[in-house]
Amino acid sequence: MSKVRIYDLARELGIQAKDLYERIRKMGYDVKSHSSTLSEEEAAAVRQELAFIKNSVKTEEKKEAPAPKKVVVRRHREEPKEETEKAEEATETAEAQQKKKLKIKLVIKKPPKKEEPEKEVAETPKEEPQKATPEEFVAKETKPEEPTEEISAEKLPPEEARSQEAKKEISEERPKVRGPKVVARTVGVVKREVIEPKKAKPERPSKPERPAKPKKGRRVVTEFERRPKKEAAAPPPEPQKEPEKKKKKRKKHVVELDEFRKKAKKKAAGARPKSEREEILEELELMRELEAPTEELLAKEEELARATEKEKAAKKEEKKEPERPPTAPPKEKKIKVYESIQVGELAKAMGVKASDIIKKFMELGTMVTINQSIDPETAAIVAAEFGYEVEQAAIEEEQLLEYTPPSPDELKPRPPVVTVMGHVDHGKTTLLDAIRETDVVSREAGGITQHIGAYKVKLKNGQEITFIDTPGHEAFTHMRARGAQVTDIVILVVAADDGVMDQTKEAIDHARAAGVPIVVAINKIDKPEANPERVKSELAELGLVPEDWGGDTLYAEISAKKKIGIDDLLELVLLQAEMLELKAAPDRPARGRIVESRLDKGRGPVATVIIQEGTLKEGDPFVAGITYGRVRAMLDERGRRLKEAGPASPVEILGFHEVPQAGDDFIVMPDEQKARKVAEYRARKQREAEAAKETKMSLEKLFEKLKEGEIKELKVVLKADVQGTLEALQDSLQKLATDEVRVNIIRSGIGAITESDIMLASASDAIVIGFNVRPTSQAKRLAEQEKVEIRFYDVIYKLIEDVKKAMSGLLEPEIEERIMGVAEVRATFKVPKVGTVAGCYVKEGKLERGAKVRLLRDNVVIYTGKIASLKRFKEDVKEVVAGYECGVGLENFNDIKVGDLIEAFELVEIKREL
Ligand SMILES: Nc1nc2c(ncn2[C@@H]2O[C@H](COP(=O)(O)OP(=O)(O)OP(=O)(O)O)[C@@H](O)[C@H]2O)c(=O)[nH]1
Repeated sequence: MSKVRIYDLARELGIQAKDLYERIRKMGYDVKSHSSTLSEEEAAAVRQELAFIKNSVKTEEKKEAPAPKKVVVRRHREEPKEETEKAEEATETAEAQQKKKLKIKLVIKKPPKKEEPEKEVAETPKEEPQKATPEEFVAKETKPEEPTEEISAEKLPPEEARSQEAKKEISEERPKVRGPKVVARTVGVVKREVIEPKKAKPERPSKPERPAKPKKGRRVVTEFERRPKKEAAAPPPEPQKEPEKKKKKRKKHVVELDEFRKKAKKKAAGARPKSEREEILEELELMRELEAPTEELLAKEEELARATEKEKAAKKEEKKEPERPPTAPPKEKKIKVYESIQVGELAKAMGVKASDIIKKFMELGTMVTINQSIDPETAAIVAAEFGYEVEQAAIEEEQLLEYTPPSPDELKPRPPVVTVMGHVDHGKTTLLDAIRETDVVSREAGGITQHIGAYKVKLKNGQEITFIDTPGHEAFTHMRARGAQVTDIVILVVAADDGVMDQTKEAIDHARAAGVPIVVAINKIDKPEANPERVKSELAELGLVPEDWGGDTLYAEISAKKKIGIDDLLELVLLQAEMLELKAAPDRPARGRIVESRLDKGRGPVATVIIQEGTLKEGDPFVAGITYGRVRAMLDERGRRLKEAGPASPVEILGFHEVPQAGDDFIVMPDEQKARKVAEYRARKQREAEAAKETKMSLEKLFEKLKEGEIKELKVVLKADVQGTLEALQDSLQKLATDEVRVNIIRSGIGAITESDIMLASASDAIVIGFNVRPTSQAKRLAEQEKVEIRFYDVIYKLIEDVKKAMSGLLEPEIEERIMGVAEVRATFKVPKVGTVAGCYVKEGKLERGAKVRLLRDNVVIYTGKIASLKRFKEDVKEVVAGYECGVGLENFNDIKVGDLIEAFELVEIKREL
């Protein structure tokens, strides 16, 4: 016969070997230590004993609760119902506590919560009597195949349950049949139930004690019910077979239950909370140990399988959590990209090698360099490969530029910036040369050595003037077309021997459109045929009245060639500048304008900048139009390297990424990266604007455009074939002027529409009107490029009409109210969820669904709103005309009364005639 070691058995039974050893020793077996062995038979007995103890523990635990015992007793004594119920509650609480503490489940089926006296006898699971200890069990039926129907244990009569004899029977039965103990108990219960009066309220069933459920249960119960009490109480034969020695041992062991319970509690307290699966598994193991019926074992196994699946699914879900990143990556895995990002920067942002990114690009079929800028969309694709998300950040140019105008304290006087303009060959270049020669610095330092588009001269009195040394019109108009305004003063050169010519007039137009004061230089006075007075009178006709004639235009008579009157001219310029009170803040980051630019073969993009504010220093990062850079080198007109340059200084700058355009702004930025962002932002905006292909101005959009700016002026460049027509047109257009809007003919002339006309129109947001004239091919191209509208006419009436219409658009439209129809309310109905509906008769005009209405009561307006619903014979209709009845619902208004008038009206915009 094989032997079983105690510690092996302890492991099998899930208890401490030491405890088991103690228990076995107390059972009377001759064991020395926990490594002693037992015969199979002895081991089986121990197993049974343990199972019994476990059951007993449960029972003992229940015993701890004071209520159960009393309850059962009282109830069987037919105590008042109220008390019984209270006790039941107490029992339930005690049970719950026990369950929590011990976690030992001795039975499989849970009892129904609600007690049903009749049913319980036959159907409820077996319940151990709340107060009964093993010793108290009463067994009056002994046959193993006898009733084992689950029956409420509470029904066990205490006096019988306490019978020691019954206990012996249970002990004897256990090894032989499935759940003999339960059988015994059940028998007792059944019997008791038969005896007890039916009206006795059954105890709420507590936890079923064990799974045993013999097949014939119900039928047998019935049989038992028929049996007399005496018979049922007869001692079963089998339990009697148990040896007396064993019985004694059991008694003894039951005494040890307290100790066991304490340990069990301790174990349960220290253990982690068991999962549902673990609990079921434990139950199942116990059932196996108790040799529960196969069908119940199978049921439990199924339950276990279900719990296992459930646990698996739950674990899967838990695992899914960290798998979310593809859709919602962690916050730190985001990269902000504004207009674009350089490959190198992207690599840095992701903490990867630039070469890895370049490789990735190659895989995606694109070749890039480390300094290449990529758009946010492309960056997003590549970043995703590295687990990063690109967040496209919108920047506002203003945000990055962060400009605050200087305070008056910061402002200091600055030199004027002057542009020389005039008709061809009237001596502009000669004058500029003459002025240059007046420069005291040049004389000392060897003169201006290079052309940089602008230069600064220092006069004998120490004052300075900056001249823009580029073809006047072009520089001036181009810059103005780009919204730039660098020039403070225009020197208009007019040859004394030639007088006012076309370009003289154009120059005046430009200067005026820009609001720049003009200082007239009557040149070539050295010439014998020079007639300055004639020039003055011609110019006076154009509005440039000399001071000595009572006007406010400063005139200088000079000879650029002979260098006569140059100083006087410059004095006048300074005088004019003084009147303008030109000031700038020198102590802040520089801002300026590009006046000239080119791509130098050896030095790359270079540009001449006129500093308008602040001081520019070498190394400063900057943005200029849609390009940017860092001041690599700064030169003056003499080719000297400068470390810094203040307001009104013209400087040639090296360090642009690309060639900027004349008229572009030049702004020093905190860092080059920000400068790049602004440049890229602007470039995108420019592309968008170009894509939109919107004309700068047109008659059609005049109204909209001017309404926004509240400008009540239509600027026109007017060109005609003959002087007579031109004058007639000028008169007609001028006459269109009203108090609210006027036509401003910024230029009028004879002949073809020229580039200069286009540039002026572009710079001034004007339209060009050609009467019987056409633009030159260059002008046409320029107009397309500059988005300037040119309108052609050959009938004066038509031209006037169109302009009139456009100007009408400039006026605020008048709003007029027109009555659409009137209806009389003849009945009212209250419609659930809709409100009051008026039964109306349309007296005049019509009512339209959605129309604006007024509700009049005795000619007083009660309500103004909208028709919410309009029906005829329950059908929704769009309109109802006079002579018909209809149902009208008003929007958010229900106080409609019979006799009210509903007046529908509409608001109409009336274009005003000039
Ligand atoms: N007698 C005389 N001739 C002058 C004077 N100023 C300029 N000239 C001559 O006039 C001619 C034209 O002079 P520029 O300075 O080239 O005139 P401009 O306005 O610059 O001409 P464009 O560049 O073609 O617009 C030259 O031959 C000059 O020598 C002057 O004060 N007196």
